[in-house]
Amino acid sequence: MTTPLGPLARLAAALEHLSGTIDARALEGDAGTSWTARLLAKGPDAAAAKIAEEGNELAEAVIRESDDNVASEAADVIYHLMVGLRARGVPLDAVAAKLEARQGTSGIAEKASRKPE
Ligand SMILES: N=c1c2ncn([C@@H]3O[C@H](COP(=O)(O)OP(=O)(O)OP(=O)(O)O)[C@@H](O)[C@H]3O)c2ncn1[C@@H]1O[C@H](COP(=O)(O)O)[C@@H](O)[C@H]1O
Repeated sequence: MTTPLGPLARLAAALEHLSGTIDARALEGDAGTSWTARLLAKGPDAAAAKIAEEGNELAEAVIRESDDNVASEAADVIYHLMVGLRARGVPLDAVAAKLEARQGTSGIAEKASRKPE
């Protein structure tokens, strides 16, 4: 009997699948039929505009919309974030490394440790 995946394992599997699809679209996607290929063909600025737009929509949803809309907008942000990283050639490993390096450091302590500019 297989144990059902927990939410994080399910998210990781979905991200793994999405990442593979985005890589495939980057290599041989058709901008006529693929949103990902179309966005990537426009370069990082187009991905950045969508990240900003979807980020605002997520913020609005968090403030005043249903749980289902919050989940939907969060999925839009994650998808466009991953396209943006691909557009810039920043590997997911690099993001994982940032998160790992922050483990155990309070955000408040980190902010207090920053040198004044
Ligand atoms: N997860 C997504 C995903 N999320 C959102 N979108 C698309 O992102 C686009 C922009 O979303 P919006 O809600 O902002 O739509 P809109 O308001 O009409 O956008 P604008 O034209 O105004 O910019 C829409 O076309 C959505 O369908 C996505 N497109 C693709 N994926 C994944 O990528 C895979 C490959 O998709 P294609 O590259 O299109 O084949 C899919 O199978 C999915 O797994």
